[in-house]
Amino acid sequence: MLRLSIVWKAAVMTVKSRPQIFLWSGLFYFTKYDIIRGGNYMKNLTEDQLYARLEELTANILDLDQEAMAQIQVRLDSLTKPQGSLGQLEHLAKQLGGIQRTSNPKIQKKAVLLMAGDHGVVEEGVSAFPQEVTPQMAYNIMNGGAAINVLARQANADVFLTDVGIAFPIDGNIIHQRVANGTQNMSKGPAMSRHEALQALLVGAQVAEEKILEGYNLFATGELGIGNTTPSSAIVALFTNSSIEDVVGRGTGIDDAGVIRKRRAIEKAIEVNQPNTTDALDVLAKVGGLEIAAIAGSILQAAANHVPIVVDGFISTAGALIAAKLAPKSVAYMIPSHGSVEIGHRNALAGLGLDPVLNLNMRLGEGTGAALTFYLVEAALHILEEMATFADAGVSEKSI
Ligand SMILES: O=C(O)c1ccc[n+]([C@@H]2O[C@H](COP(=O)([O-])O)[C@@H](O)[C@H]2O)c1
Ligand SMILES: Cc1cc2nc[nH]c2cc1C
Repeated sequence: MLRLSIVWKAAVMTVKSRPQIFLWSGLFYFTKYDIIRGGNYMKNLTEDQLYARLEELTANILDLDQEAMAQIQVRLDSLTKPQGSLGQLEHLAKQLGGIQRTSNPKIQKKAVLLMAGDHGVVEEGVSAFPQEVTPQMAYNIMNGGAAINVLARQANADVFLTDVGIAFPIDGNIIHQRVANGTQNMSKGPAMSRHEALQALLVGAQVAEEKILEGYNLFATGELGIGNTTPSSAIVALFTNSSIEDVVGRGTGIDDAGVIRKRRAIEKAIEVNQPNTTDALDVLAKVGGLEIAAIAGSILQAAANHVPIVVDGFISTAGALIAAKLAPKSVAYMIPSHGSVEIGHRNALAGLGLDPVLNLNMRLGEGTGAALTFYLVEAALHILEEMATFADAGVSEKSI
């Protein structure tokens, strides 16, 4: 109401002398209103157009450049160290070269793409925290006070928070791309429609594409969403053929009774929805989440644009499993950050065939492990560029 009356007063003042200003301010008001209420980049596209976009995205993902990787291997083996002794740093240097298709990979700007969404399944008592923590933490992130802000600042990276489906009104320095006001309770029916799942996935892709156009060429996935370890566990169980017990953990800290409720909620969701595991979008829509969809989309977009993406903890890895099902080649563009304490993460990573870079007993999400991994990715490139060779330094090579 307040906003309407301000627009009205501005209109009265300007409509006579400058009618075009009135027109533009009205347009601005209604566009913004619409965005806050649930507008997103994809909302005017038909389902066929959304599928066409997804198909184009996945078709553009190539295998890594083997020639560039072979050249980097030669360079690594010429540096003053026993061959292979820098272990995973050497692997990262090669991966970066293969992704960027050059023997001289470089990082320009780093971004954490943090996707936020809510989950109807919280009404089953699956989280230790109330749902309003999602918007509260979103404001904390916008104010720079969350763990991810601290770790991103330290790594000289920017954080971009996107509302893909928070269930509360929200304003401020957040990318407004809401597809729905949270998901439905998946233990009673599908979490989302297929249309919503596609929209959310492509919102994630679009955010990544915009950041690539702004010059970012190293991404971290991040997420925020009370209840989101529940859909993540369902996705991991379905795609890795794991038992529910093996993939349901304590999330934000539920007790034993909570773990039992969480397992039951997932069992019911699978019973009620019968997700088709040969169809990643079906699994995503029925037992997934809006931010999980957006993470999958941002991974696919990064891969299509030859940009490496560090995959954060348990929820991000569930998103990565969706991306991998849609485009198996995208896995080569993923850098797994850390092993999360969340019990299902081990199986989730194994499902992708990935080994985490770090092990720090973390289980926060937000992109925190991924931001820490930025240092190591950059360290790998410094090694490649700055170390002396045996010949340069006059060091004798291996003799036997
Ligand atoms: O990233 C992880 O490995 C991770 C593990 C457990 C919890 N989280 C975070 O905690 C929230 C989900 O936990 P829960 O218990 O509400 O499902 C969500 O905001 C995630 O960012 C994140
Ligand atoms: C406080 C808090 C911060 C978080 N950050 C990501 N998930 C979270 C969950 C809670 C509860």
